[in-house]
Amino acid sequence: MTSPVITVDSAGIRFRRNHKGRRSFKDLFGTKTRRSRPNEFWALRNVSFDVQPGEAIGVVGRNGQGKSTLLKLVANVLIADEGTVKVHAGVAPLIEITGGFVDDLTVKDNVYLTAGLHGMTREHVAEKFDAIIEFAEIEDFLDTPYKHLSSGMKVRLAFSVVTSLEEPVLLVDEVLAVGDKSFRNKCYRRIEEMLGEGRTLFFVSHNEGDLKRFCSRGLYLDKGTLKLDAPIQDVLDAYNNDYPGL
Ligand SMILES: Nc1ncnc2c1ncn2[C@@H]1O[C@H](COP(=O)(O)OP(=O)(O)OP(=O)(O)O)[C@@H](O)[C@H]1O
Repeated sequence: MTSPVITVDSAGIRFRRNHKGRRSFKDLFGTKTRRSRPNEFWALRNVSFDVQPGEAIGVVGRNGQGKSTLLKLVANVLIADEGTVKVHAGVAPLIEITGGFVDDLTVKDNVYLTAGLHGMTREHVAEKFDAIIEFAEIEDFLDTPYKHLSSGMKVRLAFSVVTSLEEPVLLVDEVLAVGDKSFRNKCYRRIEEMLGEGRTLFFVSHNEGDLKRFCSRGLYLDKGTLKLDAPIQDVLDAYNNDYPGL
């Protein structure tokens, strides 16, 4: 067996429910164990799993159960408060679509910026640039500030850029729900190509068909815990059994 590309060990992360909630002096100066934490809750806790290179993993669960939070831990956008998340390869994250791009920069500058942040040289981006824009079908908007794109165009651009990064791990959070049908089909084909190249996929979706199409393994998150780590069909059966009609 090869060594895992991702190792998550007893990971936990907590958030504050209410940003306005104030901490008392006792909260601020008490010892770590005594300190009370008003409004805090564990969005994920005691989550452990390994991922082998080339696995395609579907993350399943109701709204607000920690799916996006898990992807953000893998993307290193969030840091675990407890336990460890080790990722031994570069990650191309397609999460929080509108968050990754800079509103006031043009489409062209955003492509260079995002690809550059993932280690691509200007020459390399220049080589791929036309293909990125063509896939996104936004040839007429190269000099348009990102903020003036329609929401569908933003998703097309993000999908095209992120899937052009040469990172071994791809994280896809829900985005395919937004695109129109013909674009979705293009995205499906590209994801299949990437899986064919041996990349590792983390895929959050509420669409059973999409999950079964791409993923062999599922992680079922419920109330911030990993309720089941099993073949995707078993995970979907357990989820449907717990929440029939969802
Ligand atoms: N930055 C944050 N600050 C405070 N709470 C947060 C933050 N990010 C997420 N949460 C909370 O953590 C919990 C898990 O959220 P998360 O986005 O991971 O859920 P999800 O399973 O992806 O849901 P959905 O299916 O609706 O996308 C929710 O209660 C959410 O409100």
